[in-house]
Amino acid sequence: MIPECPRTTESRSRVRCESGQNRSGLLREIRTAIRSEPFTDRYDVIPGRELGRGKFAVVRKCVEKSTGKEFAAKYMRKRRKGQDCRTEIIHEIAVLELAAACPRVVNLHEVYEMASEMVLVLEYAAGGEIFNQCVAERDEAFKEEDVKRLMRQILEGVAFLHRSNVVHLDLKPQNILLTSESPLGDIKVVDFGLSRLVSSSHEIREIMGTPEYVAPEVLNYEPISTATDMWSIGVLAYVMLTGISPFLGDDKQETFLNISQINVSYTEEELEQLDGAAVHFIKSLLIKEPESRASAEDCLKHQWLQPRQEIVSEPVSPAASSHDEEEESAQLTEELIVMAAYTLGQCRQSSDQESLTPDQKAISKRFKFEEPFSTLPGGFIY
Ligand SMILES: Nc1ncnc2c1ncn2[C@@H]1O[C@H](COP(=O)(O)OP(=O)(O)OP(=O)(O)O)[C@@H](O)[C@H]1O
Repeated sequence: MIPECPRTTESRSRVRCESGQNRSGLLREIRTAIRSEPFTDRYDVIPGRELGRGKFAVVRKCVEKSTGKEFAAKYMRKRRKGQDCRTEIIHEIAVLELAAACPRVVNLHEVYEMASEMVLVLEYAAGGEIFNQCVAERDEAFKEEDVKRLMRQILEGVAFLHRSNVVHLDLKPQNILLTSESPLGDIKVVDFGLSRLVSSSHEIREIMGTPEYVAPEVLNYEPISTATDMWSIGVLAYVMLTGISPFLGDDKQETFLNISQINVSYTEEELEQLDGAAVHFIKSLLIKEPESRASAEDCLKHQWLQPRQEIVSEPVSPAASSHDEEEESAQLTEELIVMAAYTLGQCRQSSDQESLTPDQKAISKRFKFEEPFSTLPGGFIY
């Protein structure tokens, strides 16, 4: 099935966080100066299509007047469903500050505050969401080598966050952006609205994720940890490689049932065309017990993500040649198999996409623009 609309689950779960002063897992202190002059004094907002929107935020492209540089302005409402959510916005700013040294996380440039909104001025990711390539037709879809490079970068970002005890909790193709679409650029992780600080002692309730990407422990109301993000990375890898959302059911209940029963197919044609190590990578993450899942650091060392060894043909002495002949021929065979798998991998979406009716194709693209819905306090239900 094709990935569905990013809506956050109503399931509750628990997050452990660091200290008694921080039972919510929210960071409360920021270093960034909050500017109070009108945003449009210093920026031109580009008219036309928004870059994106959530239930309480609209993202627009803007240009800094003094430098001519492009940015993405995330306008966030402070009151949501009658409640003051400034604390959540401050937390999002604090996480962006904490990750400022990580090139895989979107950079925060400035913050503005108005009567009812705050504006986060973010580095502009011109390539948009990787979601577009995940559901694209064959020619525009990612190739396995692209997925490997992008997945390495996603893991670098997530490993950075996890080293700081921050869990993202909403990793999905809509929150992984690209610096450019063609040529394919680098990734930027965005949207820290659901992120939390985790550690040992206290629990947070009402944390939600997005149904297709949410881990079994979230559905079971069990503690959340960095491993919760790793489940979502497994789903993300599956979607990026195949264009198929592995747990998506006909409705939310069926999706949740598929997740809690780990009802995932590894016999899809699209997967069989890939390097076996890719499937092993996914299997190391889509595991019910969080403690058994690979960590971000483990994943970065996984065989699938290691650079391919090029065979360099150098002149060899006859003695050396006969000595290494057998081993070299085995290497070459392996190399050819990898190349064949890579070439076939490019065709992975053809059958599914071609069998879709125009209506189904429209649906697969439409859901990304669907309005999220929400409930408070504590988290959003999309
Ligand atoms: N820095 C950026 N550059 C370009 N586009 C961006 C940027 N930040 C966000 N967007 C676009 O805006 C969309 C919404 O942004 P974001 O996810 O941060 O908002 P949100 O309201 O918190 O979303 P959600 O309701 O899904 O949690 C993104 O999916 C992306 O398409």
